[in-house]
Amino acid sequence: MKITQAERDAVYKTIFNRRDVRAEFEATPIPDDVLKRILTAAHHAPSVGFMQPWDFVIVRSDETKQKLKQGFIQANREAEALFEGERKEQYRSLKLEGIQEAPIGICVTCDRTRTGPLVLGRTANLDMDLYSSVCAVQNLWLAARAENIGVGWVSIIHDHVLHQTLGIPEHIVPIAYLCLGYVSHFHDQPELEKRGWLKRQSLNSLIHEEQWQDKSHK
Ligand SMILES: Cc1cc2c(cc1C)N(C[C@H](O)[C@H](O)[C@H](O)COP(=O)(O)O)c1[nH]c(=O)[nH]c(=O)c1N2
Repeated sequence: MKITQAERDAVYKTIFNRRDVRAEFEATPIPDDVLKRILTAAHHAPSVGFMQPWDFVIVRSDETKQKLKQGFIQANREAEALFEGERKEQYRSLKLEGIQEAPIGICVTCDRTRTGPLVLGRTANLDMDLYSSVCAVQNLWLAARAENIGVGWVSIIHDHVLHQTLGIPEHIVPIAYLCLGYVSHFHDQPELEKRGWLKRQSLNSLIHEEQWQDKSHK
């Protein structure tokens, strides 16, 4: 099966127009069939030894979202304390989640025991299962964008809050808490770039031919 030019263009368009969404969520519900397509895309991510270590915990209730928001507030206070001076002020001005505004939250997890202790491809590096669940997150993020649905990853929250609030068993690792919803608009560049937090690095500064070269990353 060959990908046509128009299909290729659509893939790149989706990649370059995907954004992390925090403030632009609308209340419009996500239809079940759309959510199913997005989750199916996540479930078709690559995984080490075809382990498929992910689960998807869907959050819809205000009550659960409120508990998670409290977890964010706590972790965000801790984060804020780590920055100083102007950087602290800048950090405080950023909106870094849309937990309550987004109609749906999804916690993507990793079951490190899913197919037993011996997994093809995971023998030299045990973390490959975690990376596999991250691949599912990226598939989900891009599929959502193709459905014109925004996704925001909220990592400013402790794992124990996700475990407790969502009843996630102890041996399962929360990988990502994602907020999903239709949006008023997508930003044309990362908000952290727009707001002067950091710039996109030049691609050339990240490419090393044959051997690692010392390049300055600012
Ligand atoms: C693992 C991980 C964790 C987080 C993020 C991303 C990833 C990959 N990002 C989003 C991040 O800030 C964003 O992707 C970059 O700023 C680039 O912007 P775009 O995603 O291109 O809009 C993110 N954003 C935010 O507002 N709060 C958060 O807690 C997090 N956490």
